[in-house]
Amino acid sequence: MEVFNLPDNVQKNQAGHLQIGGVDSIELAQKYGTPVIAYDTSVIKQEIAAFKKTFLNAGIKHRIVYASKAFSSLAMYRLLSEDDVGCDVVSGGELYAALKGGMDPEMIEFHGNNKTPAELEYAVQENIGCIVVDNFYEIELLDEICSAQNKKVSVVLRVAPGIEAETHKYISTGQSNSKFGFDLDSGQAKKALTMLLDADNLEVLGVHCHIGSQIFAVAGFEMAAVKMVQLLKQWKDEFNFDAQVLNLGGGFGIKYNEDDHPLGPAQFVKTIVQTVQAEAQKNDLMLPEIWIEPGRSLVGEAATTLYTTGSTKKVPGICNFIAVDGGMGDNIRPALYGAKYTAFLAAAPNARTTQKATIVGKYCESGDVLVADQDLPEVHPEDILAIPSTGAYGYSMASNYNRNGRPAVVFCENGHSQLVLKRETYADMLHLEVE
Ligand SMILES: Cc1ncc(COP(=O)(O)O)c(C=O)c1O
Ligand SMILES: N[C@@H](CCCC[NH3+])C(=O)O
Repeated sequence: MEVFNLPDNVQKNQAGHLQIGGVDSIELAQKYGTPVIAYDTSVIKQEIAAFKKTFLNAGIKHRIVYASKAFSSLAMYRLLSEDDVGCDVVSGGELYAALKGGMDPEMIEFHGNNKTPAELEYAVQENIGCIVVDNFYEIELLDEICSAQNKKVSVVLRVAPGIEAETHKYISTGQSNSKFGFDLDSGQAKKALTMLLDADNLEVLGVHCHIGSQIFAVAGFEMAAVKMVQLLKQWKDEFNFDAQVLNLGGGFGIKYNEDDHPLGPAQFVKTIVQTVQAEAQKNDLMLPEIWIEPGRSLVGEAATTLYTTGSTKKVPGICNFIAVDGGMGDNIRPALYGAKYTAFLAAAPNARTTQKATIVGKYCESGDVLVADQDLPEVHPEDILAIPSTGAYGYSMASNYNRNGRPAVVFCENGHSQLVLKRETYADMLHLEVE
């Protein structure tokens, strides 16, 4: 069989080991234990810089709003703040973490299809930048909360633009039957705008749409941009409404394995910007500030998860299982979406492959498969196995299933590593028990 075909961003050191942010992966595994999710933070910074450069080259006022749900940690919020990147939150918990991480409240927007009264009260109390209103119930509730706190808040109106993104149906959000936002085609969005314009305590900053996640084609973003600018033109004519912000969401696809060929985040933004500029000019509309909400594309490719291998099971003529010390508790994506990853030996990323094997976790579920049927070299117990592109929606969707603790997370850059999230201990998992 062939020498293993490594993903492009995999770097090796002189010892031939995988290195992450200039740190030897075998040393990381020894120092922090496994499973460990190791981020090369320079990759996150490069992605941010690429987005910014595209906007700056076009001379467009913009804001990058990181979607916290992809990976939320205090260290991540600190990194974002240093780079003038804002964040979105979708729960009181994410808001609490963002504030604790030092995020400027003004740079925070609050999303969600069912924000609770307590969450809205908290957001208003903390004077966050804006609330992305999602439904009629929320408009009334928010107006009452603002009135009770004697405050005015900025809101952005989330529109479901009626666009089907080419992605897994669980993560497609722009279509008319989505649970998110006000449907455009049936007139709900217009009704929401009239309610917002009438509300005493709400200031409408602009409009928002998000068509889905892990999207490779630019066509959906182009369609969304055209539809949204045309909508703003209608609302300018009908209500003399001037949007200051047009938020076109996130969803830019990344590379998980050799079959994925994403365009690169900057290319998506270039298309979005050019489409908005052209459509605004055509409609003689003042150009709003453009906001984007990348989650996965900022952090996904930046991290690699390191596991230690344990038992193996060979069923002659059927399959070879190699089990690792993590699994669906630190990466639910293969089980939930059929997401495909690639694994390789951290000590010998290019080792000649000799077998087809399925990497499984240690959870009590047959669906606990991390990588199915991949060419691999001989693997022995206690080897360190690396799975790249695990920086988004891995830790943030992690669980304590079977009372396995969540993994440690480290940030690596320029040959240094730093623990940012401790490994969850047995005692941590009993933290909420009432004894
Ligand atoms: C409203 C909103 N914005 C941004 C994102 C981030 O998406 P992604 O991680 O695909 O960039 C999501 C998730 O799909 C979302 O629901
Ligand atoms: N959790 C999803 C993405 C969710 C998108 C949120 N709207 C994933 O892992 O791909």
